[in-house]
Amino acid sequence: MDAREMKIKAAAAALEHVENGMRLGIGTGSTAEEFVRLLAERVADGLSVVGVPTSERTARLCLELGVPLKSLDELPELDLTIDGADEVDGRLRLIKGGGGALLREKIVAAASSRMIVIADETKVVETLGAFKLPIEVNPFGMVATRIAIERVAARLGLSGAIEVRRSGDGNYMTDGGHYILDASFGRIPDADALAITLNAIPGVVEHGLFINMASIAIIAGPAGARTLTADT
Ligand SMILES: O=C(CO)[C@H](O)[C@H](O)COP(=O)(O)O
Repeated sequence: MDAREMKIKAAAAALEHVENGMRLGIGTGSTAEEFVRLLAERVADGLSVVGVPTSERTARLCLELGVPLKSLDELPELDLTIDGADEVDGRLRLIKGGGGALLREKIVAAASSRMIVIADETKVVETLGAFKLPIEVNPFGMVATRIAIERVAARLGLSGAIEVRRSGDGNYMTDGGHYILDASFGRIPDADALAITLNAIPGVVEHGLFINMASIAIIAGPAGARTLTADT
């Protein structure tokens, strides 16, 4: 089974949690896009759902495939969000934001009664941090914000390059008009402490640590899909 087939398997298993009439948060990334494709087929067959997309990219795909959408302001309370992740640990803590949509993803997940993460086996880790942690920052004072992040990270025993994400000739810009700093910490032994600390830095708009947000994770591997629940 190749990587795409695993993503489709996880997406198909998540689709089984979708019921008629649901208000759905719809994630961003290649795995979430497989979910959108399968969801669109069910919508074409008569399933009635309304989606709130977590990015302009997801919104475009949904519109193209005929998945009905509303904004989060029109539908501020959602039944279920289905989204991918860059890393998942045994407590269902996540790193997200590899696709640059972490802020909207977190707002949408927080507005949902449940969040289901869909991923392939390569995303499951003992300790978060091998994937560079995306930190969305306001462009104003970005260098000062980066220095502040380095200082608080050092207090938690974390070091490593913190680089501005680039796109073409310039800095990558999120749908919200912010930049992303990617932090190569390698290992984040205390993700809960880092999450709280980052939130306290002026200039940090949001970070890619999703703590206590996922209800379950559906993880696809060569043998099929399994469901992870938090082990603590
Ligand atoms: O957080 C995300 C986007 O901001 C994605 O969910 C994450 O990057 C996983 O993407 P993919 O399914 O393509 O591996």
